[in-house]
Amino acid sequence: MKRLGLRRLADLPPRARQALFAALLIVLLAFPFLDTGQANIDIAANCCAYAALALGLNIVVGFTGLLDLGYAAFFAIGAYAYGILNSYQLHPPWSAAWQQLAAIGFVTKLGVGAAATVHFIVPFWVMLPVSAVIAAGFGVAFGAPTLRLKGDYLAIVTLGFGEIVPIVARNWTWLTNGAEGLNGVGPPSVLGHSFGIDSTPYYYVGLALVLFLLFVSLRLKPSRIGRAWMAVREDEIAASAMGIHTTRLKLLAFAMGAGFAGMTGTFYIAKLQTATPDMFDLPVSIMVLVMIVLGGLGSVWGAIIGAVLLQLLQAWFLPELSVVVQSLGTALRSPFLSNLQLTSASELIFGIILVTMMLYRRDGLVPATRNEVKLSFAQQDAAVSRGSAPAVARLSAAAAKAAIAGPPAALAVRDLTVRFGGLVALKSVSLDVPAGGVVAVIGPNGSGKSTLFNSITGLVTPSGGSVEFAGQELLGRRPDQILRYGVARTFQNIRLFPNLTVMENVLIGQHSHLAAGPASIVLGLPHVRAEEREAREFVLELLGLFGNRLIPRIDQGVAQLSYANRRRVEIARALAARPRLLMLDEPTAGMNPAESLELAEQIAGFRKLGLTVLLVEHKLDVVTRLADNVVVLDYGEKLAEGPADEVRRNEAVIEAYIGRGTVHA
Ligand SMILES: Nc1ncnc2c1ncn2[C@@H]1O[C@H](COP(=O)(O)OP(=O)(O)OP(=O)(O)O)[C@@H](O)[C@H]1O
Repeated sequence: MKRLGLRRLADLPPRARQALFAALLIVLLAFPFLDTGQANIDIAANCCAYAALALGLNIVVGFTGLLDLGYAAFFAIGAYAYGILNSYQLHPPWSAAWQQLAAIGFVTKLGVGAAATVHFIVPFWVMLPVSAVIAAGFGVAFGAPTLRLKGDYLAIVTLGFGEIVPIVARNWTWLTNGAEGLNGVGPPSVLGHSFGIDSTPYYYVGLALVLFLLFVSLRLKPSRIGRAWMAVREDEIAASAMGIHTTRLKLLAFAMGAGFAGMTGTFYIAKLQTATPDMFDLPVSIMVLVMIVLGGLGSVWGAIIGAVLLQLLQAWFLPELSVVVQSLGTALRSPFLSNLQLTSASELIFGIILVTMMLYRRDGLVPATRNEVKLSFAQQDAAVSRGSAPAVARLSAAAAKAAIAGPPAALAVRDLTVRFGGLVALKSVSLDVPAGGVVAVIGPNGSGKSTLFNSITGLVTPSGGSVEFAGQELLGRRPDQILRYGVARTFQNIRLFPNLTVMENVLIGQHSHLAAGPASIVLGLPHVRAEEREAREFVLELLGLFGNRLIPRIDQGVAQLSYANRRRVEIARALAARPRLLMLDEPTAGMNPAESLELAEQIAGFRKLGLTVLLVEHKLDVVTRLADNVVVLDYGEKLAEGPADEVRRNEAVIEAYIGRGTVHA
């Protein structure tokens, strides 16, 4: 395969991609008729099962960045849910109470008289969605207390869960028949025709399952929910500051991933007609993880390709290769080679694949993130232009509407105190930002400016004081709630979502204004499409505020932008939340004097939008140009307050700056 071959496939124009997909589908549908034998059809059905599992894990690990090492536990839950409810495992005594379930074909009566027992035969087609719901329920129950953990800690807890479920299955013999496994799991049937042990119908069910899960993944990925998942993966703090309820979104991802695995478990067990605990041990979780790493974390097509390749490797290539190596060993009279079973070394081979991918192709075979968009010479050389009327119109209309609807967008900070252990970062700081006003906070490094911002936006919990905005107390609220009250911010160190494009970053700013839920997104309801279209139009308008600086780069990953452009994107992302109070933490840091002036002009323009602005800024010329009032912090205390010119001449301020800090005048 050429290095970028699969990548190019993903970049084909939509019509060509559709044609290719249709051709592939025809080949897949015709596959059982190619007469390759039952064994190969069975391998193809297993490829479908693993592709379905990989699609589910891709939502959890690839989209949302939650390292789940126990994914097979949900596969097991779905499998046993069907296995127990469609086998001879449970056989309670028959009574009249079972009559109703018998009438709808969920149970039958075995035996007669007092010895009669219940035989569960809940149909496969009923259990497919039910298993998804059961596994998703376990996902939520397990995720709710644990998803507060991050990275390695979450990996360890999920690893534990993945170990516990097969152990429970092994020891709860009454329910699962332990290590011997469930017996007589019923095959699915259609119109009275049982699938029996013929691989072909299972292959078609597996293919339909993959197509369904593929459809769900492809619908969700570019939606409000998919973007929110990716925002959580990229930077959880920035995601919550942009209005995303991170715990809820993580739980949704976990539940959805678990649901995919639950459905697949039911399919897999119906095909095998038995379930033993060792089918769900740790190596299965690791194998599915390797599949999505191989395909490309976060890449929907990558998950399928990775799953198919690894499954083919394990079920077809390694056994074939073992035969070749063994006959070579016999010819060479090498006992080692003639007894070599490469299939038993599959975990070693997975490890080698993982290491190789990390060394040479970290993004996987089908990378999820986009390549750098090449700008034309004309675009690169274009003179800088400014301004955009539509965004101004839309933002000012939003601000005017909010102003009529509620109390004025004034911020009142009172006696705010923040302690980090023994260090008092803010000491009883009070300040006011009147509605529609611009107030700047200045002060030497370490004086508490960012801590003030973090306290107002819910990222730091103060030990005392109050922060009231538009009549609402903000202290004690989560960052996403504070954004919904109309407070959006940027960060001193720029917290964009680095692997997402300019468009995606700014769209995430609109998260709280979009309403689409997972079901309506998957169904592609008209209001969801209209909302998405409008959101994209608004992004274009917002980027227009910065003239032609960002518009040509709209599909570029933000990591590839210049520092100044990244700052602009972050401001556009904050504006996308249609805030009433905009908080800018050193917006011109890293910009040259001309760029700083350009941005200062643009921020001054935000006043016309009816926005209240609170900014931290080191450059005093920018502060003088913008701020009505300046608050000076030093060692966490308010040192001075007043108009910029007055503050500039204040002895104590000069002492604080010249004595220890830096002034870029
Ligand atoms: N999470 C934290 N844990 C412990 N100490 C902290 C934390 N965040 C900030 N501090 C300390 O609080 C003080 C104020 O820091 P802060 O970042 O608010 O200052 P600043 O005025 O924004 O400075 P700079 O301009 O350098 O960003 C500093 O002494 C800093 O080391």
